[in-house]
Amino acid sequence: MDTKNKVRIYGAGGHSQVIKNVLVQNGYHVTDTFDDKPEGVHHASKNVAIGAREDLSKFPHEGAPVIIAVGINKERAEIAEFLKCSYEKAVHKSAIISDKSTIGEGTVVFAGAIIQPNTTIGRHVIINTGASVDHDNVIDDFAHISPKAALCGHVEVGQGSHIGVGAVVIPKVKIGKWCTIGAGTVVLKDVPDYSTVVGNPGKIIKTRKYN
Ligand SMILES: CC(=O)SCCNC(=O)CCNC(=O)[C@H](O)C(C)(C)COP(=O)(O)OP(=O)(O)OC[C@H]1O[C@@H](n2cnc3c(N)ncnc32)[C@H](O)[C@@H]1OP(=O)(O)O
Repeated sequence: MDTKNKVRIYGAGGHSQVIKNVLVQNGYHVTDTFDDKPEGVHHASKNVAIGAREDLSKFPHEGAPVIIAVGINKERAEIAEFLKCSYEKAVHKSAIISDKSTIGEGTVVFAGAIIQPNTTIGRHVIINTGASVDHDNVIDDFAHISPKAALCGHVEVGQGSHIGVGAVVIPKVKIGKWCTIGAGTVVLKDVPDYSTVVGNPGKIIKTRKYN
């Protein structure tokens, strides 16, 4: 099958609509949309097919590459674990990405985002609208940098961590894996794995573990 400029989307909520918009503007044809709960998805999603969770063997793993369009980091990671597909990236035309930086498969970069040089972005990451990821950052798989968040130079964000809308992370700070940084938080020091941090200056309010 000729899969050139064809892509499939796994997830049919609001986040999926943004990804679809980027893909269509970039000249892709979205051939299929899947969702594990196809009833009650976003009103703009049409002809949504059942995802792979119910019966993995029936899912068409082969074919056009997929983007996992699910905003919850933990769910995106679970889906990537059981799908055996190839993956596409979606980068909005207005995003500015240094040619000295790299972006992993399945990652999406939305309108107005900026990624400066020597930064490594992992797989299935979301760099959301207007996020600013500066030089020498390392953003691990399944992370989400929310709209207007600003990561200064040499920041590290661990696997599955969510940086909330408008959060600020000062230079050289390391945020562990599966952390949540609240909206508008100012992170001044390293954050241990599984922490939730809020406020200015950012303080840990809870620690949780995903199993
Ligand atoms: C396109 C898009 O939509 S992308 C989506 C981007 N989404 C976001 O950025 C959402 C970010 N989420 C938040 O900021 C949330 O408030 C969270 C995740 C931090 C809430 O975490 P929870 O563990 O549920 O905390 P909870 O709501 O119980 O609040 C605990 C305390 O922290 C405070 N708090 C919660 N969030 C914040 C915040 N962002 N800044 C300051 N304080 C906060 C609460 O007021 C509460 O204080 P209290 O104990 O004095 O009453």
